[in-house]
Amino acid sequence: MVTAKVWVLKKHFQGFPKPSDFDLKKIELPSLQDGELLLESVFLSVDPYMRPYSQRDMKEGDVMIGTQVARIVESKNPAFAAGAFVVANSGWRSHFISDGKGLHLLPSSWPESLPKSLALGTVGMPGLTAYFGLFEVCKMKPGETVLVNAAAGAVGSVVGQLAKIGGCKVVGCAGSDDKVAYLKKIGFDEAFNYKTVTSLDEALSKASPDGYDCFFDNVGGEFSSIAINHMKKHGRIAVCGAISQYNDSVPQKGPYVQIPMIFKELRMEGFIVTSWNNRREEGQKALLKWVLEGKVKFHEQVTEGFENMPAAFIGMLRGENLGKAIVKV
Ligand SMILES: NC(=O)C1=CN([C@@H]2O[C@H](COP(=O)(O)OP(=O)(O)OC[C@H]3O[C@@H](n4cnc5c(N)ncnc54)[C@H](OP(=O)(O)O)[C@@H]3O)[C@@H](O)[C@H]2O)C=CC1
Ligand SMILES: CCCCCCCCC/C=C/C=O
Repeated sequence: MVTAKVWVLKKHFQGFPKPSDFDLKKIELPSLQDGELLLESVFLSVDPYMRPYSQRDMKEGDVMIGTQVARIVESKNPAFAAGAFVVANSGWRSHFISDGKGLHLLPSSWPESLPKSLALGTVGMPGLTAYFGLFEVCKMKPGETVLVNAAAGAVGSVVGQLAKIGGCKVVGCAGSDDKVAYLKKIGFDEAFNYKTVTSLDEALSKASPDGYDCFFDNVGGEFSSIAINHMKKHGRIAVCGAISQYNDSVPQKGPYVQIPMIFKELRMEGFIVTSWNNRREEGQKALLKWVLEGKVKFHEQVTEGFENMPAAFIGMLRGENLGKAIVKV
C-alpha cells in the first residue's frame, strides 16, 4: 500500500495566496488494476496560471492543479515500462495512479546530462508558449524589435533567446537588478528593472527609440498600457499573460487600447499554448535542439521538498524565481 501526499486548495485565494489557503493531506492508494500505472513525482511545476485557473475551475477541497515529471514505479499497462519518466498533469501529488491517458513520455532523444525538470520549463509548456507565441502569434521577422516583460522568467527568458535566434533586437524588463544582469548574460540587447526606473515611458524609449514591432506581454496592467504607445505601425502584441492582475480583488482600470490600436493599426491577440497541442512534438524537438546547441540557456529556481509547494508557488508570484520555478521532491 502506497500513501500519497497531496496539497488541496483549502480556501479560495482572496488577493495574494497565503500558506493557510492550502492543506497537506495523505491518501492511501489502492493496488493497481490491469492497464494502470503507479507513479511518483520527481519534479513539480508551480506556474502563474494556477492562480486564475483555481478561481475559475476549482472548488475548495480539490487537489491543486499542476504538472509534474514523474517516474513509473510499477506498470500494469503494456505501453509504459517501470522506470520510465513522463510528464503528467496530475496536480500537486507525491504519488498517483494513472490509466496512461494524457501521459507524455520524455522524448527518447533526452540526454542523461540534461535535467528532466526542463520538461516542465524551457523544453516544456513555458518554452512552447514562447515558441508558438513568438512564431505564430507575433509572427516575428528578422530585423524586428521585440519587447518582452517578466523576461527573466520561464516563458520570457525563452522568448528573448528565440527572438535573438530569429535575428531580432530584444528588449526585456524584470523586477530585480540580478534578473537584469541575467538577461544581458543570455543575450538580450537591452534590459531594465521596471521597479526602479524613474519612468517606464523613458525606459522604453531609451531601449528602442524607434519603438517595437512585437510585444510579448506576460504582465498586463499598467506596463502594457504604457508599452502599447511604443508600438510601431502594424505592430503585433501577443497577449500571453496578465500576472500583474491575477491577485487583484478589485479589477484594475484600463488599459484603454483603442486609440493606439487604431492609429498604429496594431494587431493584439490573446492565446493559450494548448491550442498548439497538435504541434507539441515539433516545438519540443526544436527547443531541445537549441538547448543542446547552447543557443537557448536555462536557469531553474529549485525548491526542495514536496512540503514546500505552497511556498514555491507564492514565491514565484512574488518574483523570487530566476528562470523556471520548480519543486524537487
Ligand atoms: N497563454 C499561455 O498559454 C501561457 C501564459 N503564461 C503566462 O506567462 C506569464 C509568465 O509565466 P511564467 O514564465 O511561467 O512565469 P515566470 O517564471 O515569469 O514567473 C512569474 C514572474 O512574474 C513576474 N511578476 C509577478 N508579479 C508581477 C507584477 N505585478 N508585475 C510584473 N511582473 C510580475 C515576476 O518577475 P519580476 O521579478 O520580473 O517581477 C515573477 O518572477 C504569466 O502571466 C503566465 O500566466 C504562461 C504559460 C502559458
Ligand atoms: C499537460 C499540460 C497541461 C497544462 C496546461 C497549462 C495551460 C497553461 C495556460 C496558461 C495560461 C496562463 O497562464
